Amino acid sequence: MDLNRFIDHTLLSASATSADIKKLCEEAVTHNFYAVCVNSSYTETAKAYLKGSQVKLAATVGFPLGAALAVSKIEEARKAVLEGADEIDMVINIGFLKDGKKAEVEEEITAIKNTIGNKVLKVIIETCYLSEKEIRLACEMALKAGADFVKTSTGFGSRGASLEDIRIMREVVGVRMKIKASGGIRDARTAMEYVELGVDRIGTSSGIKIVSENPERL
Ligand SMILES: O=C[C@H](O)COP(=O)(O)O
Repeated sequence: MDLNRFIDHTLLSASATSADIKKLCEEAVTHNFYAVCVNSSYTETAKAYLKGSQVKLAATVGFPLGAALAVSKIEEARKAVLEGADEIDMVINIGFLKDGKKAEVEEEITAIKNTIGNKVLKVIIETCYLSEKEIRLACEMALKAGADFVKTSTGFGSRGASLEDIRIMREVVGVRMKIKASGGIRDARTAMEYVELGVDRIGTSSGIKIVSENPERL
């Protein structure tokens, strides 16, 4: 199993520099990762470093809290696509979801999807803060809004993805939407468990470690 093609090679830390982004992109090209995932302010920088490669570029929106104004998130997504993002990883407004403001949450996802046109939209629901019922609801909303992926976590919450999250999410979306597992996936064995469970993408800042581990030891 070629795990590299499942991996969004991710660097979202607040202190990441242009040099760190350059290194991330070079690693992604070397290991033929599916994509790199960066904060939106680095879209243009990463695009330049990925020039001529097959590696896709994912930019985050409303990251990591999801609590910014919808207009800010929409504009952030618009600008990221303009600067070359192939994919947008947006965080939903988690508080609004918990408040039962379903229309607001769904309208925001829909507006971002409409703004980015044919680019891929991943909706981060931050499962660590949600009950099972809320996970189901968030998946239904992402589905209804026409998103391409539902994604577990930012990697900045109280925990990352769990296998149980994926089971619940798959039960709701079936084959109608893809699933990205992210946050806390740090070794090849764990990555493989997610792939075997049917996730379509893995977001991780441990991509190099994952692909470097000897598969025979798995
Ligand atoms: O979206 C991906 C996550 O931010 C990566 O989280 P991680 O640093 O725990 O691998």
